[in-house]
Amino acid sequence: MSVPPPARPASTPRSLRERFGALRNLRPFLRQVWDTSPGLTLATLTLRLLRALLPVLMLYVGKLIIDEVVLLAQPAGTVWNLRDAWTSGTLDHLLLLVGLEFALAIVSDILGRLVTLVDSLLSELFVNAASIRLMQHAATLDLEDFEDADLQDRLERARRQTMGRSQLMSQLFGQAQDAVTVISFAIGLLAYAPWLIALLLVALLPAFLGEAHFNALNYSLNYVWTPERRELDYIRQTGASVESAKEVKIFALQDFLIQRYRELAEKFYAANRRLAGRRALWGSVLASVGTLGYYAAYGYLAWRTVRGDFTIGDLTFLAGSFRRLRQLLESLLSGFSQVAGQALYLDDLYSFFEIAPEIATRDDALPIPEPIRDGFVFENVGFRYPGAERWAVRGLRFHLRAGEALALVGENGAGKTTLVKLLARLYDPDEGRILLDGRDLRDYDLDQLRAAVGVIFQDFVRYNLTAAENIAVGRIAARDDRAAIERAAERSLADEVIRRLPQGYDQPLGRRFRNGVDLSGGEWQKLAIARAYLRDAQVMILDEPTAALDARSEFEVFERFKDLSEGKTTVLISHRFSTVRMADRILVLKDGGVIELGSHAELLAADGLYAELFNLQAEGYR
Ligand SMILES: Nc1ncnc2c1ncn2[C@@H]1O[C@H](COP(=O)(O)OP(=O)(O)OP(=O)(O)O)[C@@H](O)[C@H]1O
Repeated sequence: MSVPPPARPASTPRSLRERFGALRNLRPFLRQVWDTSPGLTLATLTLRLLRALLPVLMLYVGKLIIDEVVLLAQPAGTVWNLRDAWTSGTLDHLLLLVGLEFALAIVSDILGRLVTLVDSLLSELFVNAASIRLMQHAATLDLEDFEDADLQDRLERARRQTMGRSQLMSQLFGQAQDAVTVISFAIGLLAYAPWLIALLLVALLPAFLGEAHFNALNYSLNYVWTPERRELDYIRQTGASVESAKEVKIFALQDFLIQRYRELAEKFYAANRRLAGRRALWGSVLASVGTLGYYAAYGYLAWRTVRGDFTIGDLTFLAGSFRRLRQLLESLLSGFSQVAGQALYLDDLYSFFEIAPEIATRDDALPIPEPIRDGFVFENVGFRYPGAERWAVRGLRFHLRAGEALALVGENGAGKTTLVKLLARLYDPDEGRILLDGRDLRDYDLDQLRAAVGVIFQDFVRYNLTAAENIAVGRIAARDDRAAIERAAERSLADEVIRRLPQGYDQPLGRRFRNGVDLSGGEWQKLAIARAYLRDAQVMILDEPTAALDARSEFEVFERFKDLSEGKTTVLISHRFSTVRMADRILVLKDGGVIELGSHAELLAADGLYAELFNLQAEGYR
């Protein structure tokens, strides 16, 4: 596993430079948006560019209207009637200007709606594409990565990012649009009174810095609290899901869960509230600096107009421009610091994508031999789970012969499942190596290896899919091959379970969705075992997926399994010795090491741990 270190220890505040450094993430982000749909991206940018130029035009036409009205306004006492004014053509110019303003207003509205439409389409596509990329990348990661708490936090943040970042897209485009509008207003102001712009910047800078600061604090808070937020989600899920409802009721856990939720949530809320309060306070102080700037400018403009330097139209245009510029700059600056804040979150997404799996296929990988001739040889294999002090297995040496049925026996925690995971390369050994037909397992193509080694785990997944699909997951390419699925079901005794369901093979299973039917533990297991038959791999491994079967079923299932997988290499894990004794050889594990290996008769004769455990169980049945 190679998880890049988190950008920094979570609790230290970020420097301004670092905050803006996160803006580098915008490039890959914009590229991702562009790749989602070049057409829609271009469309929204063009529409926004057009719309950006309208405000200054409208304000300028407004100024012309006022100047025209002032010009036309009669001295008090002379009354015009409309018809005369109309027919004489005096109002023509005014009408033209009002008509123009009206047209601009309509166009602006239409453009605004089009932008919203295009943005919403683009952002939906973006979220879809980002989610798919997330799933694709997650699928390449090592199992070890998933068990790492730091990575789980990062994955959680990345998952949130894919949903939240579509707003960032609209915001960035909105920023670009506002920037164009600002430039157009600034050109207008520059022509009349360049010093106004300088005043504007001085008034706005403090507000901007304040915004940037609080955004970074907000991010730090969210970052530091990721583990707690994950716990909150977990408690909420446990407290309100079908999977746990039964136990929550029986053990009356609701008060415990609610209390735990409340404590955590309140701490998070308090921290958030403090920050939001400070932000609101400083925000209003700094914003009044901006307002002060505006009124200073307004007073000065009014005075210049009284003095005759500007017309009334100029005054409205300048004051309007100044006000709009101020609003725009304010939102641009705060938007910019928000973008910088959001770009910090993108760190999580992109650092998640940077995690490279270690278990992967080499460039010069070998194809898996077909058939496997010699089998697997464990050479002094040791493995320790990440972060664990104890070796889960160590010094493993044995030969799993091609074509044999091997049973793994041992007490809880002896290392049986770990051994199977190593065989399927869900983990690589930390010590020693595993050979397949004389070559290191790591030399082979990983996809082919996984295709050749089919494992049904004790904690197999109960998919909320149809019965047929639940079997088809064993070989998903065969999901439309109903005949093969039914054959596999017959072999594992799942067929009779499925036939009793109201919708047979098309019956949705599980309780999560409407129409779902749940099965008993043993019935689920029969379905899971059908996956192994459908997979039809060279090596078939059943890791105790039969624990919930009744004694007769387990006996029958294993007897069939042995017959049907005749000639294949099979590994069985079971705590029932009636099953275990059917295997050709039995491997007894204790504390992560092999202590006995031989046939049932040999091991009984040796009178070791196997004989002891066997007799213990046989005792119980007498
Ligand atoms: N994901 C994991 N992370 C850390 N330690 C683990 C993990 N899985 C198993 N272990 C530890 O590794 C050791 C071997 O576990 P393993 O699951 O291989 O035992 P097992 O023989 O299959 O047990 P059981 O009969 O209970 O299924 C145990 O001490 C267990 O606590």
